[in-house]
Amino acid sequence: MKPSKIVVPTLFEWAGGMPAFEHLFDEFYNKVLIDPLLEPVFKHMPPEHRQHVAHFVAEVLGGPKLYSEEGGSHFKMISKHLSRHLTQEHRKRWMELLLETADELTLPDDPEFRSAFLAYLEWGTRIAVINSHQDIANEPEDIPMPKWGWGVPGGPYIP
Ligand code: HEM
Repeated sequence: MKPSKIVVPTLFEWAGGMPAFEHLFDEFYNKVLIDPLLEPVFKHMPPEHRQHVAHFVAEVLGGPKLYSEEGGSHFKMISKHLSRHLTQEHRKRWMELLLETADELTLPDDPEFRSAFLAYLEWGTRIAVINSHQDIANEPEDIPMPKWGWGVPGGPYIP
């Protein structure tokens, strides 16, 4: 008998594809705009911000390259955070609200998915805070988009 070939889904696929990411960031920014700590940081964001961030994160997690094709890049994302003087308090609230939203929308909650998702968010938010205390980006303009995978667990939890 031939061994069956196991195809490991991307984090993007396992999360539920683009509708899951667009819904997640839509609900998340609704919370952000009524949060006393984060509202002042985001009150001037354009209406398309939430979709751009959804497409960015989806692309990093193995989804289609929508953010790049829409004219974005990792360098442009970095540039958006420059000189914003974000604090760890901002970052922690951002994380708290995003993870709370992920639970409410029932994103997969298997340990494998959540550990990989959390690892990327920790990395991304800490980089956002570091960049926000600089006035000029240190990275080259052609820095590639990050690509996040499952890490040590290697794939989703399959009972
Ligand atoms: C994984 C973490 C993060 C990712 C992937 C991310 C991604 C992005 C992207 C793609 C943009 C540009 C959106 C556009 O082109 O319209 C952006 C802008 C921005 N981000 Fe982040 N971000 C992260 C973390 C944070 C955190 C922790 C904060 C603050 C608590 C923050 C504050 C902002 C602000 C203030 C803008 C500009 C909004 C505006 O245009 O008014 N970001 N972010």
